[in-house]
Amino acid sequence: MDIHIVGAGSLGLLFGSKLAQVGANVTIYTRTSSQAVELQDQGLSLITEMNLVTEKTSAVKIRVWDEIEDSYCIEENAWILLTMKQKDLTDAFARKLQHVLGETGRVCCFQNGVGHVQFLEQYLQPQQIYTAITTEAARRDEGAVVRHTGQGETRIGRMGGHAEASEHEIHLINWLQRAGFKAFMSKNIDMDVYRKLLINAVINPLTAIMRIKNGQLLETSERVQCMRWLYEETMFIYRAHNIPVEQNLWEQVNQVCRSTSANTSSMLKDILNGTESEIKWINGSLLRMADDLGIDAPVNRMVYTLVKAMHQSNT
Ligand SMILES: NC(=O)C1=CN([C@@H]2O[C@H](COP(=O)(O)OP(=O)(O)OC[C@H]3O[C@@H](n4cnc5c(N)ncnc54)[C@H](OP(=O)(O)O)[C@@H]3O)[C@@H](O)[C@H]2O)C=CC1
Ligand SMILES: CC(C)(CO)C(=O)C(=O)O
Repeated sequence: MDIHIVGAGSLGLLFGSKLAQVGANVTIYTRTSSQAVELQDQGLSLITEMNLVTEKTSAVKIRVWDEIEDSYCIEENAWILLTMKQKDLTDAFARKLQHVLGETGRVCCFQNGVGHVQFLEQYLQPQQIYTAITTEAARRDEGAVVRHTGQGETRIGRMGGHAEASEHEIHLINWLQRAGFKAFMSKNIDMDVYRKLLINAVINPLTAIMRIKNGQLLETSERVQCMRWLYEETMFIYRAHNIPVEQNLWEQVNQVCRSTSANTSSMLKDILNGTESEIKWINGSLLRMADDLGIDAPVNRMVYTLVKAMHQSNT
């Protein structure tokens, strides 16, 4: 099966490496030609969670996204796994994605936060756009070396659509499972997306502002109080929008802090690296949802503004 991966960062290299190892026909598209050369020369190395095995695959085809010719189109019914960050989903990128996918290609979006699906709908047919919610964790160490830092699960689905899985969807899931991922089609991806959004909206800005690991959020009553304020306000916004979410989400947020206790959240990493964080698509999306209904969201607004202010002092 042909699987194309756009974004040769942490998640893209993890999925690319494991899929290629089990024989999928993988093409990875980099942003820079220097990374493409690195991958071509060295092969792609995966360091497993146990730090034990380093597997190298040269079976992956490497291309530079910006160097793709205008007439290029992927095979019929092939998949693109989109593993870039939301900030890189520009109009120019989406226009190119549209012709690379052709009429029958499908794209599966791995981004945290919300907003990207609505953005891509301006360029693609709704039935071409899938969302993946993954709790796999990866970190790119060098241009050709990726570390699998935590095993999780990957749910895939189309926002607003809960039909029986199609042949092409089953095909993708089978390959992901063969590659060792706990992957399945979600019957309710909307719920998965908003669950993850809530988890990220509580944990990410607070760990970034306080510069602490995820587990340290639970260490003092004041930190838990800040989490609770964000949680309550976000649930209020969800209820106002009739977004169905489970009842025990507070417990789930706490559980994620415990199960990823040693993690530096992606937002804290971005702040420490001086790169743009995903605040705009996490708490920023919640602010847009609140504004749409004229609801006040002072806690989300405060953390959003603080994180934005930290960006500016870093750049
Ligand atoms: N890492 C993880 O464990 C998880 C990540 N996610 C989500 O997945 C998304 C990706 O995360 P992650 O892999 O960590 O991010 P990375 O920054 O590691 O990877 C993103 C990659 O996209 C590349 N890229 C940017 N623009 C383009 C372009 N125009 N064409 C081709 N490639 C491009 C970047 O290239 P360059 O490096 O050259 O800038 C980079 O390699 C994020 O939204 C994140 O929230 C979700 C769950 C877990
Ligand atoms: C779940 C969590 C908070 C794990 O670190 C995450 O998704 C992130 O850091 O972006």
